[in-house]
Amino acid sequence: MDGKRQTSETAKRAEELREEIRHHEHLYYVLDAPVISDRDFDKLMNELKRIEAEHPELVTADSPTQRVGGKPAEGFRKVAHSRPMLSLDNAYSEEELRDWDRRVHELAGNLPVEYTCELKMDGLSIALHYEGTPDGGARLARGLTRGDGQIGEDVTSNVRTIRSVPLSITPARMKKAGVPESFEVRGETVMPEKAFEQMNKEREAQGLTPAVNPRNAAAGTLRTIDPNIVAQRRLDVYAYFLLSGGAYLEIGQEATLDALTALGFRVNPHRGKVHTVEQMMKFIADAEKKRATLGYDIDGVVIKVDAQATQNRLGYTGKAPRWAIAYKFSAEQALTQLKGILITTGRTGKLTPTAQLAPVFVGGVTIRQATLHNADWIERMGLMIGDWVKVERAGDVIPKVAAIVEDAEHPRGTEKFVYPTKCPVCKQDVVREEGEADYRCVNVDCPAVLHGALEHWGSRGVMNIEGLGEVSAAQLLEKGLVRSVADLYTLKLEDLMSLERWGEKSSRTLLEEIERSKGAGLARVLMGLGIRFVGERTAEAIAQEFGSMDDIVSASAEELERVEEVGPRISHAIVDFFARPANRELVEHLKAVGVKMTAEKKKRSSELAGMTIVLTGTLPNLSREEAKAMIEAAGGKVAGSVSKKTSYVVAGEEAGSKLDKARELGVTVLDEAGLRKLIEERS
Ligand SMILES: NC(=O)c1ccc[n+]([C@@H]2O[C@H](COP(=O)([O-])OP(=O)(O)OC[C@H]3O[C@@H](n4cnc5c(N)ncnc54)[C@H](O)[C@@H]3O)[C@@H](O)[C@H]2O)c1
Ligand SMILES: [Zn+2]
Repeated sequence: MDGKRQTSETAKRAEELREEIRHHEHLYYVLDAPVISDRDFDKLMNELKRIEAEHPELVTADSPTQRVGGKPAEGFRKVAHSRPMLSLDNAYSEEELRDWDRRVHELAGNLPVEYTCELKMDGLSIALHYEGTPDGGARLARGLTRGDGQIGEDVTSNVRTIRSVPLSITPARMKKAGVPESFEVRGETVMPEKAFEQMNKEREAQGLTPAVNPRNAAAGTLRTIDPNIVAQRRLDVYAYFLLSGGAYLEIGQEATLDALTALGFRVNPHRGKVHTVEQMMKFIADAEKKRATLGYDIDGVVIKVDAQATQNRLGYTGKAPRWAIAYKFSAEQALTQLKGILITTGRTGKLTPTAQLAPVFVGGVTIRQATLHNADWIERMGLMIGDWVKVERAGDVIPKVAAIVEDAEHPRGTEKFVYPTKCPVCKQDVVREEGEADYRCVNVDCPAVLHGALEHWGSRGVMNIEGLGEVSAAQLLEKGLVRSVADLYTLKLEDLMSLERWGEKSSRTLLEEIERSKGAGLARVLMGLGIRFVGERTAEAIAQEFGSMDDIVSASAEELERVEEVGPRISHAIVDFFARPANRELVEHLKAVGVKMTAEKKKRSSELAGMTIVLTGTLPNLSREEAKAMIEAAGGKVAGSVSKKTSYVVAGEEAGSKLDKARELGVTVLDEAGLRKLIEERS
């Protein structure tokens, strides 16, 4: 009994970790706005990996340990990759490298083991597809982001503005490199430091919050809708892989880098061939020395087994090749003095302390501010203004205060810091609940909270309202046009046109976008409310279980926990949220303005269990993804090709060869209505 209980608690912890990781992945990969450092993120991931290693039965197919994070963002065409774009396993120490090297040798058997060392550029990966031209050259046909690793976003028009990406390649270069007429280059998109500083200067001048680091800035830029903006940002691409027809060229890593150079791509000149871990460590130490002067961010060194045959033998784990590893640099530290603590209010009302520091040079940049953990940490450590602190940058550009230092040359500060009892923005009393590390502003009318709430509501992956962002949210609040997200739905054209720089066209578009968002669905609304720990998957699971907002609002913690994804921490966050009258009012208000608050309940039985369904053509109402989700929710499987085992083919307009095949094999063909009926009839 006890053992069972423990397992179920472990299972809940695993699910909580998954939800938290997904939440951060969403912030990081989709919204380009991480709120925790990479180190802290990796810690969560490692805890989950550990649990899953000890309890293999708890591994789920969609666990973040099994696939690369980040759904392709809305607004771009989604295109499947020729082969998955993977992540890399990490090593943080020489010992971990030794373990890896040992495993490589074991698995390689009698095949050669040589390694190529490259810098790990801190950007985002990109796939560039080239197609042969009649004269024997090639031209850039498509550029895709990694997306979720399987499906990327088509960002071709943006990629075309990047100067280090050749738009066409001459026959002479093709010949020299010895590549097939159609090929694919994979590499890293980075924003050079200079471009990053320039961009942040401009953002600050416009009253926008600066981007946290070049990686995020590059990711955001690559997914900007306007290629002109991308062109101004001066991104760069460094190439490191070469494929054709979804397979790596059979030439090994070193020869790949040479071929890429011959083709005219930018290839990072800092690379080396090594055989031993000692040599790897030497390369790593050299890279760390160069780090500050490169002009772009690197966060480690990538070591790859060179020979193609050996790579093939080693193969892949869930989401990374076994033949490569990313050695991540350890934190860079410096000592400086704490001058003060600035308190700001975030979207959730959380008061965040930021250390104001005497300027200090860490890892190539001068920092004046650093993250402080929370009120609890400040109290526990007895932090004083004037203290000497160790600041570090670990795997990202957000520096943090890691420790207080005290010795003969660095005496403790003397000025006690008193945490404010009022919100710095709305001046209302703040609260700190039992066992909480932070203070919060719980005033629902607090402008800081409202600003964050509006921005969150409009963001991709939530209500997806193009045009409702940081700036427009601030404008709407300043003018007093909205006092909650529900007020968005009663905005009038004149209201928007009264805002600075808003013309009739953009105002109309925003109104249409707002109107359209009414139908986003219960799960999106639930996410949009910004309840702590309620990310995309949890919101979807709850929406499907309860079917309506009213039932969720009145659900008890136990009822909520019946949803597989929901543990006590999540259920209490939800119950607490709806216990506040202001939040229930907001829900009523949203309902009154016509925001859809219902969802189709999950069918309990598995109507389509054991069935395999193939989709082809364009259905009248359902997108491919929606149809797939519907079939899977009913327990069916969706397959890519028709065989004798196919139960049904669902065909829409412009169905192709799959339909012919179905007829040939005598498989029953349904249309969209037929599919819906099939699911209903059987439930
Ligand atoms: N802070 C957060 O909230 C948050 C959220 C999600 C992920 N992350 C961070 O993102 C990282 C996970 O991202 P990831 O999957 O991109 O893994 P990764 O960054 O650890 O390594 C894989 C990537 O390295 C890149 N790369 C750079 N140089 C390369 C080279 N020479 N050869 C091959 N690849 C090269 C490629 O883009 C590849 O996809 C983790 O370090 C994690 O901490 C942080
Ligand atoms: Zn406030």
